[in-house]
Amino acid sequence: MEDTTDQIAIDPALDASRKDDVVIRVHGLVNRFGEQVVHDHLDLEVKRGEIIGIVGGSGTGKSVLMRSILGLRKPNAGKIEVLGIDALSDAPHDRLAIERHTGVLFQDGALFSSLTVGENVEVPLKEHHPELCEDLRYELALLKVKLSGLPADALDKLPSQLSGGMRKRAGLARALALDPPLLFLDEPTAGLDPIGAAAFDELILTLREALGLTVFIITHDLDTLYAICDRVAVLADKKVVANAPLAEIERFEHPWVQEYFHGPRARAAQVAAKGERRMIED
Ligand SMILES: Nc1ncnc2c1ncn2[C@@H]1O[C@H](COP(=O)(O)OP(=O)(O)OP(=O)(O)O)[C@@H](O)[C@H]1O
Repeated sequence: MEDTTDQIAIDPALDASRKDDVVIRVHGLVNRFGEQVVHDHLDLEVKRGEIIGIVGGSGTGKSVLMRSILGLRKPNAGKIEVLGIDALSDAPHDRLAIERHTGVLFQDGALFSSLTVGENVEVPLKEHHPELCEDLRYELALLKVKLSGLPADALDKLPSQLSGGMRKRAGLARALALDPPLLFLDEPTAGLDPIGAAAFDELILTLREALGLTVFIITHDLDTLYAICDRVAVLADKKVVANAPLAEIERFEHPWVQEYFHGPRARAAQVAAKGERRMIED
């Protein structure tokens, strides 16, 4: 394979010091499965450094949108740019650049069950940085495991020996293996107890601050939306019908939005978020 390291390093679109620019741009996206139209000319922009929550009813196409952005599914029409790179390009240089600059935590963690946590984290390092010696790879895996809030001894455990919350953190460690500026999380708090979910949310906030990440997070978890998302994009009617901070989304006149953001669970999440803000201000 051609060596593309230099080309990637000098690409100005990947310069993390550029603030406030658009790092994901989706325009006119169409996704169809047979007769079923999932996205019909959907548009979405995500800005550098923000945590954007993607919400919508079941089957509205949140995961298909994420897979399209990552180049894992070829849409029927539309344009997608990730860090200025054409995400739909088949050119090896573009595919490699997107893989190197995006970390993904899939809903089920998607860890290799026969590999230890450390070996799982080393998989992308081996693939993208074969020049690294074994010791350095091990040290990097240990660093990512600790960064994800796992104890060092988790490194040598198999996924089956971890709790659900720890497996999520192990998946996160692997997603962070290549120091990607963009992190994609599909339902990261699903299946976690409320304390574990809140701790995971806190970790994402800390990592965003520490690493300057942009985070694209698909979630049904209202607590997560209120606790960490700067902006929320609502998928409905095959499009992004709203993309704004939560305070604006709550006022948006759409039946699904009204039901979702004004039900009893939303009120509880709002109260909890306000309580936390008050504690921080005091
Ligand atoms: N490979 C596929 N083949 C056929 N249909 C698919 C495929 N992938 C997704 N779909 C359909 O596309 C629609 C959107 O799926 P998607 O998984 O993106 O929804 P979602 O919004 O993430 O849902 P949920 O919140 O339930 O996870 C669904 O109706 C699903 O059945």
